[in-house]
Amino acid sequence: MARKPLIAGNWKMNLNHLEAIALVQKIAFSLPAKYFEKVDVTVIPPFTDIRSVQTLVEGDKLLLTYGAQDVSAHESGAYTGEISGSMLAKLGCTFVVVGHSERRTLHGESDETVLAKTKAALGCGITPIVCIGEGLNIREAGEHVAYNVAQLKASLAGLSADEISQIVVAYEPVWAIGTGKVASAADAQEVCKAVRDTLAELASPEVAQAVRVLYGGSVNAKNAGELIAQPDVDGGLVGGASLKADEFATLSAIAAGGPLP
Ligand SMILES: O=C[C@H](O)COP(=O)(O)O
Repeated sequence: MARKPLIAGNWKMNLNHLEAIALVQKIAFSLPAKYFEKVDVTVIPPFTDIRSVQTLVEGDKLLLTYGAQDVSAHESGAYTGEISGSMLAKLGCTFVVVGHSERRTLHGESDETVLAKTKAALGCGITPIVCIGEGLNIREAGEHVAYNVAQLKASLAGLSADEISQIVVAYEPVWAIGTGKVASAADAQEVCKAVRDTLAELASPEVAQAVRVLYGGSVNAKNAGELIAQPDVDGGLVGGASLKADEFATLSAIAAGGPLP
């Protein structure tokens, strides 16, 4: 089954709502409709930008989608500072990132938390982009495949095949995030294939063939082509390069098979 590539721009804690509007306008201007037939493009701004992005996307009927960087595991109530899935759904979010390594590391999120957030997103009709990835010590010990498979299994534990069919997985080796040290295409393919094999085991071969598996970690317009050309790499979760309209549009066009805008 041919999987449509997905390019997701995780802005992290960058850009206020006015800057968000400017960036989305520039990206949309650079990517005419024909590109969206071959690639899904989404931006993942901070929570405070989402309403502005929604107004722009809906008002101008833009073809890109948008999402959030995190979601509460809870539906509502006394959870100061948290944002629920239903709030994000009301804002028209298509995707939500769960289990990003920065949240696992800086906020102590466990696989159980990631699973709960994945369920919360699915319960609100939002596609979770479930992130996994090994640190440098695991990579250097040669244990990266087993580590990622275990993290994926724990983050999806107990989900039905139907639920698994509704997710996106992002493999992001922690040592490649924001460091400029991109994994080689072969490194990305090795783990993304192991992810797909694991999805086949957890759900079914058909589901595994349909789920998109992204690579993230220092993706840019120069390396995106080789990474996405790998049989089990279906796009990218892009950090730094997603803040530059020209570069993000270019790597989206590369994922669409060109021509460059
Ligand atoms: O979510 C995105 C990743 O953490 C990658 O970030 P980066 O492209 O800046 O390395």
